[in-house]
Amino acid sequence: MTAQSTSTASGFAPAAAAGATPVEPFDRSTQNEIAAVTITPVAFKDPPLLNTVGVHEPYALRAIVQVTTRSGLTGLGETYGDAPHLHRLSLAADAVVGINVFDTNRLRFAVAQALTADTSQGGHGMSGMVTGSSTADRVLSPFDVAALDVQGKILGVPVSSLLGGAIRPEVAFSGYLFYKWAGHPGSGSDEFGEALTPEGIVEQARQLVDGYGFSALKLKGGVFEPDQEIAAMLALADAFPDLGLRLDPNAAWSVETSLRVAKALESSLEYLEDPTPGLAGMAEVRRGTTLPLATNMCVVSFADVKPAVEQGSIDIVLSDHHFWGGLTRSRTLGGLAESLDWGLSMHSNSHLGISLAAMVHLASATPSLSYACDTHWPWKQPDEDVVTHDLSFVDGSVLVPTGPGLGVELDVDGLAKLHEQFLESGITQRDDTGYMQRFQPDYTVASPRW
Ligand SMILES: O=C([O-])C(=O)C[C@H](O)[C@@H](O)C(=O)[O-]
Ligand SMILES: [Mg+2]
Repeated sequence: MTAQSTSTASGFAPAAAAGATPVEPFDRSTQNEIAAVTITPVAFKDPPLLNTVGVHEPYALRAIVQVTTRSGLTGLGETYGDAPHLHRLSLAADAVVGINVFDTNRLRFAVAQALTADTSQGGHGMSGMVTGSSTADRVLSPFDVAALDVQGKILGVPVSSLLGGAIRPEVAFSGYLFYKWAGHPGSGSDEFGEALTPEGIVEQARQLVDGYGFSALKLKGGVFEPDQEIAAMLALADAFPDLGLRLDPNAAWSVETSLRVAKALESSLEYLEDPTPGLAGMAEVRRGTTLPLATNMCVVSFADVKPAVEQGSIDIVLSDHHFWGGLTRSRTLGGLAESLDWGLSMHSNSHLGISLAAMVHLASATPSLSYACDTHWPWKQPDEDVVTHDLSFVDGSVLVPTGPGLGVELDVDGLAKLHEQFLESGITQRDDTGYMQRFQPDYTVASPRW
C-alpha cells in the first residue's frame, strides 16, 4: 500500500482547532515534508501462547510504516496488522502527505481528521484484551515514530534526545511468561516446549532468565483456575526470590476472586495487573488489598485518566506507545503519571525490532518510568525481522541506541520475506479465540471467568 501525493497537509481537526491558530511550521523547507508513505503488512512466527481469550495463532501480524520525505530520508514505524487497522492506516497515509516531519501536532490532527468518516469496526490488534483505547491514537502512533526517526536522521541525534534526552543508558525489561502448548497442533514441539503447570512455568522462567538475564518476570494468567496460578506465582517466588514478579489475568476474575488471589500473593508480587474488569471493579479490589494494581486495560487512553483518578482504580499505568498515540503523546502520559503519583510500567504485544527500538528510546527518556518494561521479544524467532540493529539483551536490559533516529535500518529482504509470509498465512485479523475454538469447539470467553 502506497500513498504518494504532492497535496498539502490536511487542516486541523475542528475540535483541536478551537482556541488554536495554525501557524507556519518553523521549518519552511519543503525538503522535510512527507512525500510518500508505504504501509507493508507482515507476519512472523508466534508460538501457541495461552491467554484468557484463547491462544496465539501460528503468525503474529504487524504493519510496517515507511515515511519518506521530499529529500529522500525515510523513517520507520511499526503497528498492528489487522485488516481494519490497515484500512485506517491507509486513510491516514493519504492525509499526512505534505506535512513537515517536525510538525507532529499537525500529524496528529491530520490523522484524526482522516478518520472522522471511517465507520469500520474492530481490528485493534489485541484480540479483545484492550478495549476503549483511542482509534486515532493507535493510527497516529507509527506516523509519529517514523516522523521522529526522520527528525533524528536530519539532526544527527537519537530519538531519545528528541524526547528530552536519555536519563538512563539502558532500559530494563521484564521476561514475559506464558502458559503454552508444546507446539502448534500438528507441528510437533517448539524450542520452548510445553508449560501448563507451575513446574513448567518455573522451567520456562529459568530459560528466559538464563537467556536474557531478566530482573523481573510477568506471568500471563487468566488461563487456569486461580489456585493453579497462585501456585505458579508462589513457585516462581521460591525459585527466583530476588526478581520482581507480576501476574496479569486480563480481567478474568470477579472482585471477590481478585481479593482472594491478592491476599494469597500480597507478599510475593511487585504488582497485580488487571485482575478484574472496569474502573469500578478495580477500585473495589484496590480498596481491599495493599498490593499495587496495574493496568493496560482500564486506563488505555487520555479519556480514562480522570475517571480512574476519581474512582481510585489503579496504582500503576502501563504505557504503550502503540495505543497512546506514539512517542510524543506517551511523554504526556509519563508527565501525568508523575504528577498523579502513579507508577509507570510498559506494556507489550508481539513485536519486531522497530517497536523494540522505539520502546527503548521512550523508556530511556521517561523519568517517571518505575518498573522494568514488558516485552514479547523472546518469543520471536531471532532470524525474523524487518530491520537490522544491534539491540541485544544483557542482564535483562537493552542499551539505548546512540546513532541518529531510532538506530535501526530497514532490512529490505527481511521485510519482503515477512510480507510474503503475511500473504501466505491467510490471517487477516488477530483471533486468539477463533484459533482456540478450532481445537476446543466449546471454548468461550468470559470476563470475569472466575
Ligand atoms: O499485558 C497484557 O495485557 C498483554 O500483554 C496483552 C497481550 O495481548 C498478551 O496477553 C498476549 O499477546 O497474549
Ligand atoms: Mg496486561
